[in-house]
Amino acid sequence: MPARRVAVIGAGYVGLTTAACLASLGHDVVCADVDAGKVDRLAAGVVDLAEPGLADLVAAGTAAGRLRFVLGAAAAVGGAEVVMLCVPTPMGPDGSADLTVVESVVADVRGLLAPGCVLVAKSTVPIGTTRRLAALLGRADVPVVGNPEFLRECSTVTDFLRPDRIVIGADDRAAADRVAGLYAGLDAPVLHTDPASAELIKYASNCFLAMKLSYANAVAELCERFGADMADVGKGMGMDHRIGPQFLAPGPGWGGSCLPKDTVAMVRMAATADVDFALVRATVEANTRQHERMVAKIRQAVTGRPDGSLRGVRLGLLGLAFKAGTADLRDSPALAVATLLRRAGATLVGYDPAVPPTATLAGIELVPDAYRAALDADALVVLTEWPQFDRLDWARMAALARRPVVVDTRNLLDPGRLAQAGLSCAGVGRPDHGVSADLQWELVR
Ligand SMILES: NC(=O)C1=CN([C@@H]2O[C@H](COP(=O)(O)OP(=O)(O)OC[C@H]3O[C@@H](n4cnc5c(N)ncnc54)[C@H](O)[C@@H]3O)[C@@H](O)[C@H]2O)C=CC1
Ligand SMILES: O=C(O)[C@H]1O[C@H](OP(=O)(O)OP(=O)(O)OC[C@H]2O[C@@H](n3ccc(=O)[nH]c3=O)[C@H](O)[C@@H]2O)[C@H](O)[C@@H](O)[C@@H]1O
Repeated sequence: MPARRVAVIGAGYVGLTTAACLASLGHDVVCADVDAGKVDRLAAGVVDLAEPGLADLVAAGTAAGRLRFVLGAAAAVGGAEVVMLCVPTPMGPDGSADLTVVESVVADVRGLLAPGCVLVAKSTVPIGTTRRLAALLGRADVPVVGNPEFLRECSTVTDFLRPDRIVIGADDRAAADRVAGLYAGLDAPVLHTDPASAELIKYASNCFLAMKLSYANAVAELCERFGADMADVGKGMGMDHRIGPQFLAPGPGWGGSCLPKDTVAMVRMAATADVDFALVRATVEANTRQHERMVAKIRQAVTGRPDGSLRGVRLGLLGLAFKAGTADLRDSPALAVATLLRRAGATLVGYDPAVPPTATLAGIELVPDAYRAALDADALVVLTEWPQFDRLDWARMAALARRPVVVDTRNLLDPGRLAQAGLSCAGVGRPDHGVSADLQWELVR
């Protein structure tokens, strides 16, 4: 397949990864963003995202003359054979995906696209959007193709270069083949579909992942009640190839820039077709409940009661990002739990290795290391699974804290090691507080 001239609109997680990876595959890429500072930094070789391998690919692409950065979509699209939209589609006020940015880019570039160019929706867009964009574009000579992206933050480059599948949804097979040709250097199956199916594959996949997580969290609750251990239950479930071992680790609830918005958008999208997608609705509700359950767990650990008061209680929060390896705080479950703790009257001191203490987070005093978070704390709460928390000097943490109590919502730490350091440790999905004797008795009978 020939090298193509590609314009990538948006230089965020998806756009910058797409641009750098396509350049590494030999294409000639221009990447545009509206953020002038970001464009200047990228042009100077500075990559803000701490994604493994990304800065190297940007440097290599730039040095080879195959990757450039420009301000604004209009400056990127002239002469492009493929234009890829990688701009945000955030949650709108009613929960559905807000397509304002996507549509404004299409309006900006419609008169500038070369005849025969293919416009690609890589952003996550609701069913019907690809065809609607074709109508909005109003250019019979410019086909619009859906090509959803499945990469994860913290592994954007490897996920892009080694995808499980490439999905291309198009009404025009020649246009679809041109987009497929961009990925010819990758060893991945290509699934050709109509545009609606491609759009639904993206939402259905993200919702399924969220559902699996809410399910795992619900099973973890049962583990706590019945004295089972979710580590073993998840392992046993995951050994069935039809289930698979991933996405079964319980936690404080799932979050991030996509699963929360995409699940809610799916429910809204279904409602427009008079379908009550109760399963996805329950998935979202279970996640909210998971945040509340974490607060009850913290109350229990601090006061001995799941509804005990947190007034005057000082909590050291370890980890604020939505998962380890990123500074991304968007829809972080850590912040959702923190908000509930604050409302319950707790004073919050927080530390995250990727969040500078100079950042501002409402209601959380940020400190530069974990030991400062431990100082005078009534309990320490692990909210993000940063591996370095496991390597802390926990005896020192215990000495600094007012009370030797840890609530580990990620099951990151070894409770035995913490016990040696004099700390109690409650996790998720394991019988830390002991199963009630009544319940055990019921089970035996
Ligand atoms: N973050 C992720 O892991 C994944 C995200 N997606 C989807 O990809 C899309 C983009 O997401 P992210 O890359 O995470 O967003 P992001 O927020 O990291 O990046 C978006 C970029 O677009 C730029 N931008 C905004 N308006 C623009 C305009 N008019 N012209 C040019 N640039 C503009 C922003 O300045 C920003 O740099 C969303 O639809 C998201 O749902 C899909 C798969 C994975
Ligand atoms: O559309 C998107 O943006 C992307 O959304 C997710 O990727 P990402 O948001 O990077 O995060 P995940 O790794 O999926 O984690 C989501 C949340 O689930 C939590 N999680 C994950 C796995 C697990 O076993 N337990 C668990 O609690 C994480 O801590 C995090 O809060 C999907 O995994 C990607 O396939 C998708 O492309």
